[in-house]
Amino acid sequence: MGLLIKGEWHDKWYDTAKTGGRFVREDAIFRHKITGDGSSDFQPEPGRYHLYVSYACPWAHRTLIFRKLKKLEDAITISVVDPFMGSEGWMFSDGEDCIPDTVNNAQRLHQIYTTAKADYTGRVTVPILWDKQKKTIVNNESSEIILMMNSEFPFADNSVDYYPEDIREEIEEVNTFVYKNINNGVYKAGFATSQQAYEEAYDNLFKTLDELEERLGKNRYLLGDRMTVADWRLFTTLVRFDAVYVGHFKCNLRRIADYPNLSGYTRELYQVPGVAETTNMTHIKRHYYESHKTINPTGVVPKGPQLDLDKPHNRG
Ligand SMILES: N[C@@H](CCC(=O)N[C@@H](CS)C(=O)NCC(=O)O)C(=O)O
Repeated sequence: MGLLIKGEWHDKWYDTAKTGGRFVREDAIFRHKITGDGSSDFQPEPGRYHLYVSYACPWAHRTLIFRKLKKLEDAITISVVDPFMGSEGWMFSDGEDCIPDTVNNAQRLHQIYTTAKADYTGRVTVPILWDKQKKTIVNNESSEIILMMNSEFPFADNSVDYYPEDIREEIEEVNTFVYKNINNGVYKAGFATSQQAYEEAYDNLFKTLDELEERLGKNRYLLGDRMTVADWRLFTTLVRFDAVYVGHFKCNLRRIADYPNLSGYTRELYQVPGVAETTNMTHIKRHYYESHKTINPTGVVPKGPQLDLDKPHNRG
């Protein structure tokens, strides 16, 4: 794990000393937009774009799900990094279910960042949406990549709109609350290096899960009867929760399995055609338990828990 400083790789763990033991996530810096109406330099063309992902990463997982849901698999190619992130950061390999980089022929993910910007300073994260034509990074912020996939590709399957205009404000309200307390909340608990920072994150996380449990007792999805981006953004954290966050990140007040509505909801989303194929539990478990040596120095990966994501969800 490390970062680039003026294009040079430095092997460094997150610096939480300046922030009272709190993990603070940096903003992504490549924020170009692909637009279907021709208003940007990035046109939606089949075969032009490439996604760099990790199956382990909940943020990258969102983009894999949208690529499936919108039937963009032939139009947007992918590379999948090795689940183990060591001193050189994310790397390409020929390990099980990995897909090497045949677009830039890189060995390390940081090479993609320096190809786009030779003096790049910042973290080297997945997902990355790459433009093969301009040979640069379009965008490395998952929440924006999924919105582009939702609406900017005329040749996608646009039969379902996951970001309907009439409820965008409500969707964004839920997204902000879920991001802060759940998506990023598990990381704030797991990467905290002080008791207080951990407990704050833990309390907010379970308070929010309790609220969502109640909400999902009344509504099928977060925003009512329509499945939206908000559901998919929540799903990628929920599906990792019992296997990783309960143990590795010490989020152990309750498991998702202990919440009847949240667990049925997680199974329903998992069972949407194509989604199970984007969910790779081996990469997920191996990445967290093997890579975060400050949290799990032995690198031993737990065998369990037994998850039954194919069980009927009874959400209808
Ligand atoms: N804001 C980004 C966050 C992406 C992110 O943090 N990805 C993690 C993997 S789960 C990563 O690559 N971390 C490497 C690092 O921080 O060095 C997004 O949502 O796209």
